[in-house]
Amino acid sequence: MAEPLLALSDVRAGYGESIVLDGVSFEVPETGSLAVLGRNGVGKSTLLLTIMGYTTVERGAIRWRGLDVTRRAPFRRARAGIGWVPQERDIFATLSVEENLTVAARPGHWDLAAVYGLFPRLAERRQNMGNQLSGGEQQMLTIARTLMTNPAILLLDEPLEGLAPVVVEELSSAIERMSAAQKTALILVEQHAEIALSLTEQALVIERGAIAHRGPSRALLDDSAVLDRYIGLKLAEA
Ligand SMILES: Nc1ncnc2c1ncn2[C@@H]1O[C@H](COP(=O)(O)OP(=O)(O)OP(=O)(O)O)[C@@H](O)[C@H]1O
Repeated sequence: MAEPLLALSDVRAGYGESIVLDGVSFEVPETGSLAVLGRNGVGKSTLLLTIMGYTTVERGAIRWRGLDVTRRAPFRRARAGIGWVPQERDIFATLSVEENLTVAARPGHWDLAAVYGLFPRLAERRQNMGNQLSGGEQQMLTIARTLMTNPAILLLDEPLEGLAPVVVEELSSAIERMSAAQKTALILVEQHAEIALSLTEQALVIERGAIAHRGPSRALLDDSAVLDRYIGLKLAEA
């Protein structure tokens, strides 16, 4: 069987003495997609920080393409192909959109033409400075900039948070088309559970630092009992 792209096994991790995640195991295959759901504060961002190497791992292992990277420095994980988009929209305010995109670019499928294809709005704004963009455009730019590094996996931490519905739709469609290109795997942490499930193949629900539920995203979309119990999401009657 092919080696998974990313594999966590029995990971116990947190911030120094304070343990946040415990017994977390899952795999993401090459070009696979995983939604990570759960209420506020259950450890979703900590999971992404752990994959990047910013937490203390007390037990368990993180493997990247079969290699143990549990103790590897964050910049080396990034260079190996793990692309992380944190919750804060961290763009270069005094560079243009195009300069933001090209400053860290590395060769691969996602070049300027390909990311402008995903985000036509960035193409329209290519000469604008970072600080002239709306919140939604800044979010698009942070994602596009990370894609330009051509990671093998993209970790998105609540990319839809605080955006207007029309922008949520635009960004969701870009994420969907990015996944459909089959070039980049995806871990999507989101409070918008229904959207996250519609954009991914597999899903995990985290509850107090442990995996409470896992399965195909499509099946979870139909499981109103689990969604209500762990996320407090009440589905509209079909
Ligand atoms: N730098 C830190 N040092 C110590 N504890 C932290 C740190 N960052 C987060 N925590 C704690 O870890 C726990 C999980 O937080 P985390 O941000 O991972 O949750 P989350 O599921 O992403 O929540 P949210 O949706 O609110 O972002 C919380 O109890 C939080 O207080």
